[in-house]
Amino acid sequence: MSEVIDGKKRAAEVVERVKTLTADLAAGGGGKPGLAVVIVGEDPASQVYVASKSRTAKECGFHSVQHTLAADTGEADLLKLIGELNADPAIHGILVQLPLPGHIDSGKVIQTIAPEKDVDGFTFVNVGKLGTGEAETAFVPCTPAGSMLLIERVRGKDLSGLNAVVIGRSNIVGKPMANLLLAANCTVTVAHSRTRDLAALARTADILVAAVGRPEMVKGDWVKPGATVIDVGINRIAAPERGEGKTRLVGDVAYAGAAEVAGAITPVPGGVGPMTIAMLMANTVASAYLVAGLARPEF
Ligand SMILES: Nc1nc2c(c(=O)[nH]1)N[C@@H](CN(C=O)c1ccc(C(=O)N[C@@H](CCC(=O)O)C(=O)O)cc1)CN2
Repeated sequence: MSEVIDGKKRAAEVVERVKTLTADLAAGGGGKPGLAVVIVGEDPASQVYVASKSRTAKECGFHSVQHTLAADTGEADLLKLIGELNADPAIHGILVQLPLPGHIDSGKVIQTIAPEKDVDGFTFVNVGKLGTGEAETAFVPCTPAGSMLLIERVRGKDLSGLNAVVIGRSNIVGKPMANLLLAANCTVTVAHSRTRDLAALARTADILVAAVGRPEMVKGDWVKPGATVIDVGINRIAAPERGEGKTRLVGDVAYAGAAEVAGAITPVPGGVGPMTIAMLMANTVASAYLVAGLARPEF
């Protein structure tokens, strides 16, 4: 049986460090890190994530502001709000929860965020820094950054000689994940829906990252014995065994079968998910340190 990588525990460690860094900053006269979280509409999952982000920010001692906008908010109003947050010196991080309603151009909204406040790491400046090997000075997207901390716990910081396969090529997870693994000296392959014989490719991976959004797609016999498996998927599926109308969360990996073969594996829930929120706090406190002219803290 494989090691279960406890994302909840690692996330709690990150949050504890953020609390200490926040207290140290205030004690040195640097004020409070400020995080603005913006949500448009009433997507139930987004509401849960945003509430958790705002609550964790308060627990960390941040100046935490939430803007909850109606689903029919116009793009121009959202852009105006972002402009105001960009100009507000009390705000060090701006997060616009995705997905946005269909009538709003998400790309335009994200690119309006000032790169030095882009704690989601989605602006061209931060994407470009990561892609050109400048991850040290970039804000790195929270889910891949958190996944790397989990991989480090199992494999260390230097992944030289290891093959990594990332299944999924999204801008939020797949591509930044591939860049981070490359920066850690892995040999990286990015697979996607058009990849041929995905199972055979996955079996070459010492580090297998599944970020494809398809429930339990990665089977146990896709996993190389001893591999580190990082499951980024969060899929809610019907669970009639729990009663009528009940659901449960599963990842992109068929956990039971994969856990028999892997060396280490993240569960869903309790793996990568909690790291996403913890790394948002880490990026925000880092932003406040940089504004205060201090060295960027490490995690
Ligand atoms: N602007 C952004 N939008 C979105 C991001 C993001 O990083 N930035 N990521 C996702 C959603 N997300 C955070 O926003 C997120 C997803 C999942 C979790 C989490 O802790 N999941 C738990 C299970 C939660 C449950 O019971 O439903 C787990 O995996 O253990 C946190 C944050 C899309 N949007």
